[in-house]
Amino acid sequence: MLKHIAESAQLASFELMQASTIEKNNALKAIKNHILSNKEIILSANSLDMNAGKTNGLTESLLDRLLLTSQRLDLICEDLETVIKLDDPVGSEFDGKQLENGLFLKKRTVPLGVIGVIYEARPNVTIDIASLTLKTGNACILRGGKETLNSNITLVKIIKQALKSVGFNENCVQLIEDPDRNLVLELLKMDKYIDMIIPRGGQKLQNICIENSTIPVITGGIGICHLFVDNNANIDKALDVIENAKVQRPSVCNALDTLLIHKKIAKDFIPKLVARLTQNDVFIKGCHQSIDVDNRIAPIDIDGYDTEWLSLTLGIKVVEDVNEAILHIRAHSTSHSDGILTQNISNADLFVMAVNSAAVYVNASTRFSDGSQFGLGAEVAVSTQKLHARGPMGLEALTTYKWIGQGDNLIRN
Ligand SMILES: NC(=O)C1=CN([C@@H]2O[C@H](COP(=O)(O)OP(=O)(O)OC[C@H]3O[C@@H](n4cnc5c(N)ncnc54)[C@H](OP(=O)(O)O)[C@@H]3O)[C@@H](O)[C@H]2O)C=CC1
Ligand SMILES: N[C@@H](CCC(=O)OP(=O)(O)O)C(=O)O
Repeated sequence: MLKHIAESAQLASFELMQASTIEKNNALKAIKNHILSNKEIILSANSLDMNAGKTNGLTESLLDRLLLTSQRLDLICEDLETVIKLDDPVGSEFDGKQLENGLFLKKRTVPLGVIGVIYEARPNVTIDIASLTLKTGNACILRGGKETLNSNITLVKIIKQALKSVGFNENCVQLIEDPDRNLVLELLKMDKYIDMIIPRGGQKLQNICIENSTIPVITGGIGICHLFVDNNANIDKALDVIENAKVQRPSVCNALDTLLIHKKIAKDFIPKLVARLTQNDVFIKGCHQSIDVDNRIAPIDIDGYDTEWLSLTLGIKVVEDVNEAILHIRAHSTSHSDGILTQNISNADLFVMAVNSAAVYVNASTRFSDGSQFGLGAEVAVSTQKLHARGPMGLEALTTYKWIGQGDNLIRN
């Protein structure tokens, strides 16, 4: 079954790599229209997943990730429209040069081929991945979280109908419908057909992919995200940023996990922080220095600074200065998103240079690490590794290039 999916995806990718931008945009428009005209069918499939999720005791934040509404489908279609409007990176040529031996050399941006993505139980991600891979001329094999199977089956069926309606090969987008995790292991060995694997998910998933994949892996890993409040930060504005980073959507990978506070402002800042965050039901755990300032803070465990909370819990720590903040982040960050809140330009510059995460922020929320927010239309994942893509992966991250050498029946001496 899986071999058939992979083989047919590769065949579809050979067709898709020859599609023009206009043809690919037409396919995306068809998907958008099919989603809008099949809203009820999609929502009723989603309600099956939601009901099963509630029966199986999924947390509120997991249910929120799973939920589709008419409004969320409209937002998904807005993202599709953005992807349609973005420039197609495929086919652009660069670095052209005439060599002394007469060969004219250039590079051309091309699709990767077939991209396999293993991802969490969020049905909007199914559309994000399908739209970005199609626009870049790649076929995709999707393996979403088991809790969202009904939604994904329906969405992929609708995508296939849309593709067929514009004469595209429906195997450009395929879903692994069997939730058996052994199939993930099998998928990781299909290097004959699949060019890139992107695991979006927790550490166990990442480890399984790194240890078992014979296909190049781009990690969309966990986000233990930090903010450091410097001694000369604008306190009121810093509180706004911290509240946004922690509270707006606590279950996502780019939400704030650990707040580092300069010791010079700890006494004044911490009570304000606790007042602001407890209004939002945030549970704060901290080091003994922070508890000495405000006894509403609970003690943090030894592994607290290595925890991605994915909830309304926040770890805090008082640090000497920006240098200790950088050292703490180096020791505990997962290279996702980290930031500094400061009005001191040299500290901001130092932080940006020394913190080696995919996205580093100055006076901004870590929540911006998102393809849509970055103007990429959507993201296939937020890469937490260094090669070849970093941070929210949009269209360019799904391409590679080939050298094209042109001569006049030229031979090498
Ligand atoms: N950087 C990024 O792009 C993103 C990172 N994340 C991170 O993901 C985590 C939360 O997502 P969550 O849904 O809990 O992630 P999980 O890792 O639990 O699940 C993600 C996907 O991986 C599969 N999976 C998990 N373990 C295995 C295994 N042992 N063998 C085969 N397949 C497996 C799941 O399948 P199954 O259905 O069987 O559970 C699911 O499809 C957070 O840490 C978050 O930061 C989330 C989204 C984006
Ligand atoms: N795109 C996201 C961030 C990545 C993501 O999907 O995270 P998650 O909710 O952990 O699956 C957002 O900020 O909306």
